Amino acid sequence: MSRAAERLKIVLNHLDRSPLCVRNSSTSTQQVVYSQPHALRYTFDNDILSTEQRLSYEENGFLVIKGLVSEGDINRFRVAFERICRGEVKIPGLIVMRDVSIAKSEFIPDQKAISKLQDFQEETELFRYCALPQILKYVECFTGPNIMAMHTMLINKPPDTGKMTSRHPMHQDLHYFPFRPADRIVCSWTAMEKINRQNGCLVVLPGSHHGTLREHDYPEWEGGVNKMYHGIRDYNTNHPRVHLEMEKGDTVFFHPLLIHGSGMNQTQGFRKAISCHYASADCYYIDVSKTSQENIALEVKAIAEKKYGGGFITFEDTWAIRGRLVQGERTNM
Ligand SMILES: CCCC(=O)SCCNC(=O)CCNC(=O)[C@H](O)C(C)(C)COP(=O)(O)OP(=O)(O)OC[C@H]1O[C@@H](n2cnc3c(N)ncnc32)[C@H](O)[C@@H]1OP(=O)(O)O
Ligand SMILES: Nc1ncnc2c1ncn2[C@@H]1O[C@H](COP(=O)(O)OP(=O)(O)OP(=O)(O)O)[C@@H](O)[C@H]1O
Ligand SMILES: O=C(O)CCC(=O)C(=O)O
Ligand SMILES: [Fe+2]
Ligand SMILES: [Mg+2]
Repeated sequence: MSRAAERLKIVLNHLDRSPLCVRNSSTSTQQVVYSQPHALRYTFDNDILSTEQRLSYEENGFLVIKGLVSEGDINRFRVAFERICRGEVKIPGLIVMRDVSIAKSEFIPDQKAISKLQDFQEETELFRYCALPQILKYVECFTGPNIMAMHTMLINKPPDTGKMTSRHPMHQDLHYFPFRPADRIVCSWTAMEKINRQNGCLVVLPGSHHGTLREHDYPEWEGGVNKMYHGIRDYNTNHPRVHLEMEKGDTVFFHPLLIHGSGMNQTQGFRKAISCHYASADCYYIDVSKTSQENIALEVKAIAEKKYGGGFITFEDTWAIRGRLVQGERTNM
């Protein structure tokens, strides 16, 4: 444990961390107010995370929980994915993405042609992932009790074709989100098989969530870059990196300002992970025009207009339509 973490632990042990019970005057029901000692801004104490786990997330911006999702559930997600790849089901709103290196070649209805599913909130079997009780129990530590599933993905990182397009550039997920506060947003990302450096594991810069949202744009990669895969133009390449090697079912929770990416898939297999970005339903939308997020907002809007037509869809709308309540009350989002 680092010096800073040791200091935080001492502070924490001197604070009263028991949940406060207060009377809500308008409804006269009892509400648990999650105690959040001043020293800890990223997590709530609801008796799920150990002190070490809380301090680790506060310090590093991510937390890996081993074996969180069962083999049985992952196999079911895989079956649902394969049905979609074979074109057997049509799911409203689902985006089926192909790797840029094969985007212009003939379509074969097979998982080999698909690099990612996005927005599976209407696919019952895959969306079960977002509501798994053991996932939500951890998510609540970061978002609080009212939880929205905002963004869903199943990433099927293909074997690299030699153009290095299977890489995901280093980025902060908050770049894509027009809602705040950042600390009440978290990603859960579950390995659907053994994921290591060979097949392109996640790479994170621990502690980078303490920084601010950086400017993102397409990296200047010779072999091309996938649509919307923006990267931070000049992140500090001397910052320590951690390669997150994970087993099937292991899950990482990470902060939306954590700088992360993933490497090339140097194997012949399709590296699979399923993920969901959650936000507190108490979050609020912000106007990203004239901010560093304007470039991605314009791209998303252009795709939405091509898909649905008209000029009436705002960046905020594209999120409000996709968001689903998975716990508590839909208070604001
Ligand atoms: C925390 C959040 C982090 C992130 O979300 S990071 C990544 C975000 N990614 C996304 O949001 C996925 C975006 N992808 C999409 O919307 C669609 O897959 C995309 C790119 C519009 C393609 O839509 P389709 O319906 O498949 O249309 P299509 O096959 O007719 O292609 C239309 C034009 O797009 C091109 N395209 C397809 N896949 C691509 C790719 N991977 N990279 C770059 N360009 C790609 C395709 O060549 C075609 O171009 P053109 O119009 O013929 O010049
Ligand atoms: N030339 C580059 N410019 C910008 N980002 C890069 C570059 N090369 C790799 N990255 C990014 O760094 C992250 C890690 O990639 P990669 O796994 O190749 O790293 P690595 O440290 O070289 O690991 P390995 O040695 O296992 O290949 C990914 O997000 C990747 O997109
Ligand atoms: O699974 C991966 O390679 C990382 C994907 C990712 O970070 C993202 O889509 O935001
Ligand atoms: Fe990401
Ligand atoms: Mg490398």
